[in-house]
Amino acid sequence: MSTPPFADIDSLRALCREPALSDPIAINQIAEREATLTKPAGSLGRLEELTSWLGAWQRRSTPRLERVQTIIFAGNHGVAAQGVSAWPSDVTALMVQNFRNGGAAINQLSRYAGTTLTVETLEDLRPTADFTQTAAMDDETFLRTLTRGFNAVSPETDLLCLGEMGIGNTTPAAALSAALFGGDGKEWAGRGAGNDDDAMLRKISAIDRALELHRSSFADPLQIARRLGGHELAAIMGAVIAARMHGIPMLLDGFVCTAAVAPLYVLHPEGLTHCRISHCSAEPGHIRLATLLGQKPLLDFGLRLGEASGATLAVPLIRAALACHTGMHTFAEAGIAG
Ligand SMILES: Cc1cc2ncn([C@H]3O[C@H](COP(=O)(O)O)[C@@H](O)[C@H]3O)c2cc1C
Ligand SMILES: O=C(O)c1cccnc1
Repeated sequence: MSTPPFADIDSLRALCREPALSDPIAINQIAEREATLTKPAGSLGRLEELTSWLGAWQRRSTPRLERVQTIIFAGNHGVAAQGVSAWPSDVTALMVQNFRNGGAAINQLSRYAGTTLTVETLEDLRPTADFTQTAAMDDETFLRTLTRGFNAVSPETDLLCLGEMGIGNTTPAAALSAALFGGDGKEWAGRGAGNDDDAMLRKISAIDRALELHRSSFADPLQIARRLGGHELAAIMGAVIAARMHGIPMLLDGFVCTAAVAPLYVLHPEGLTHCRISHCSAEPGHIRLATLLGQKPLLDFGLRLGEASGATLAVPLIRAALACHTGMHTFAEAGIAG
């Protein structure tokens, strides 16, 4: 395991505030070639922007999609004891086993999209502390789980898809969003993995009590992540920080994944420019959060699963963008006056 370039929360915060390293030369070269291809300028819409984004972060004028990785981070949540989910926490471990046996939705999507799937369980699936009572994690646990995520990213990766598994984790996602951007439980909570009305009331109450308890720490986005987040959410944040350092473009998944990394945007307005939000989750907080982060999700398929399903589903779209950019003939090659 390599040593990450942060030893404590202060050095982590400083790292998150460093400028981003996308490549303007690659952006220019891609734009120059795009302008010569046999189509009206701009007619491939957002596909053109995706190729430019890939090249900018890979720092290559001809981007590559050979090594595409999907990572699922799994963890459990103390706040689940408040009855915030329709499902018991032991489903987290059972789904991890299902991922390993090839039986989940993400296994099929990953095979179809040509991604390498890895599953990382955090803290042996021991739950965080219940954040309606105290901070979800102490500094040490927060940094340890974040480092696990940081180290899970191979610098050789061409495109990274991230997702999560953790019963109850739409509750920390809503709490984080409210703490970072304002609002309360009612405004940010959704039905997650299928809450009925009673579970919704418990979820909203847990979020509101947590916001009240931790409010004095809301000036610091990393303290919000430690107090109101979760092990797998911290690991996702670590992986996003690593990808930014290594120049790896990334696809974020749904509400939980996006909320996990929203503190990085608050720390630095360019903290997530190497990420695209792959899809708009049916969880109602997601589109609101995406808009606050200045992003328009690539797909809107009504998914509300997690597991990196939306991120991995968007990979063929990225492959299509690159195929057009690299495979199309130019006006000169086609003998068409441009
Ligand atoms: C069988 C099953 C498979 C899943 N795969 C992802 N999730 C998703 O649902 C959970 C979040 O919803 P909540 O906050 O309401 O518990 C997370 O584990 C998320 O990854 C699943 C949930 C279940 C039940
Ligand atoms: O959008 C998500 O991340 C999500 C939605 C429902 C359940 N689990 C995750």
